[in-house]
Amino acid sequence: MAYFPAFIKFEKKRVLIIGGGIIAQEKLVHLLEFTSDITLLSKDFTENILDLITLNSLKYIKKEYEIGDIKGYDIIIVAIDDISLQEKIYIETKKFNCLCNCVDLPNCCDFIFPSYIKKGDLTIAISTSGTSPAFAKNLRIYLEKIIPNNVNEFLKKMKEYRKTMPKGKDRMKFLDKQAKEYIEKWNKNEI
Ligand SMILES: C[C@@]1(CC(=O)O)C2=NC(=C\c3[nH]c(c(CCC(=O)O)c3CC(=O)O)Cc3[nH]c(c(CC(=O)O)c3CCC(=O)O)/C=C3\N/C(=C\2)[C@@H](CCC(=O)O)[C@]3(C)CC(=O)O)/[C@H]1CCC(=O)O
Ligand SMILES: NC(=O)c1ccc[n+]([C@@H]2O[C@H](COP(=O)([O-])OP(=O)(O)OC[C@H]3O[C@@H](n4cnc5c(N)ncnc54)[C@H](O)[C@@H]3O)[C@@H](O)[C@H]2O)c1
Repeated sequence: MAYFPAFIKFEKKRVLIIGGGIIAQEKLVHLLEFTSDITLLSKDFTENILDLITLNSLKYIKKEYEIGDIKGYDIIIVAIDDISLQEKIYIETKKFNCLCNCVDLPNCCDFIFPSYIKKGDLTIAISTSGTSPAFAKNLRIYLEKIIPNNVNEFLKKMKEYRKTMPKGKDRMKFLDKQAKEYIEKWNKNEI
C-alpha cells in the first residue's frame, strides 16, 4: 500500500532511536533538523553519535534492548543490525500508542524517512515508497542544485502578503500571480 505524505509536528513528541551505528547516525542527523527531544539506546555508539549527543544535550542509554524499553516514547526508530529483533520491537510497539520505523523492514514501518530538501520554510520530501532509496537520494541531489537559494526570501514576502492582505478572491489571485511570476523568472534564470 502507498504511504500518505504528511508533515508531522514533533512538538511534545518523544523520539527514541535504538541502535548506535552508521544508520542510526544518519537518521539522527535528519531528525535533529526538526527536534531535539531524542533519546538513543544502544549497546554502543559511534564517535560521531557521541559528539552529536554532547552537542545537542541528548539523553542516551548504553545497554542491550529489553522488552519495555520503548514505553513512554511516541516515535521509535529501530536502527539495529538484527533484523529479527527489529520485527519483535515493531510488534511490541503495537501495544503502545506510537509510530515505529524499522530500517531494514519496510513492512514494519508505520512511516518511512523521505529524502528531503529544506530551504527555510520550503521542505520538499521525496519517497519511492521504499522501491529505491538510492534514486530518492540522487533525485534530491539533482533538485537541490536547481532550487534557487533565495527561495526563502520569496516565501517570506508571500507570508507578509498573506498576513497583511484581507482574505478573499483578490488575495488568492494576487498570490497565485506572484508565485507564477517567481517560477517563470526562475525558468528564465532571472533569479
Ligand atoms: C531516503 C533515505 C532517508 C533517510 O535515511 O533519512 C532512506 N534511505 C536512504 C539511503 C539509502 N538507503 C539504502 C541505500 C543503499 C542503496 C539502495 O538500497 O537503494 C541508500 C543510499 C545511500 O546510502 O547512498 C539501503 C536501504 N534502505 C532501506 C533498506 C531496507 C529495504 O529496502 O528492505 C535498505 C537496504 C539495506 C541493505 O540491504 O543493507 C529502507 C528505507 N530507506 C529509506 C530512506 C526508506 C525508503 C525511502 C524511499 O521511499 O525511497 C526505507 C524504506 C525505510 C527508512 O529508512 O525509513 C536515505 C537517503 C537520504 C539522502 O541522502 O537524501
Ligand atoms: N533504512 C536505511 O536507510 C538503511 C540503509 C542501509 C542499511 N540499512 C540497515 O540498517 C541496519 C543497521 O546498519 P548500521 O550500518 O548502522 O549497523 P552497525 O553495525 O553500524 O550498527 C548497529 C548498531 O545496533 C546496535 N545493536 C545491535 N543489537 C542491539 C541490541 N540488541 N540492543 C541494543 N543495541 C543493539 C549495535 O550496538 C550498533 O550500535 C543494517 O541491518 C542495515 O542493513 C538501512
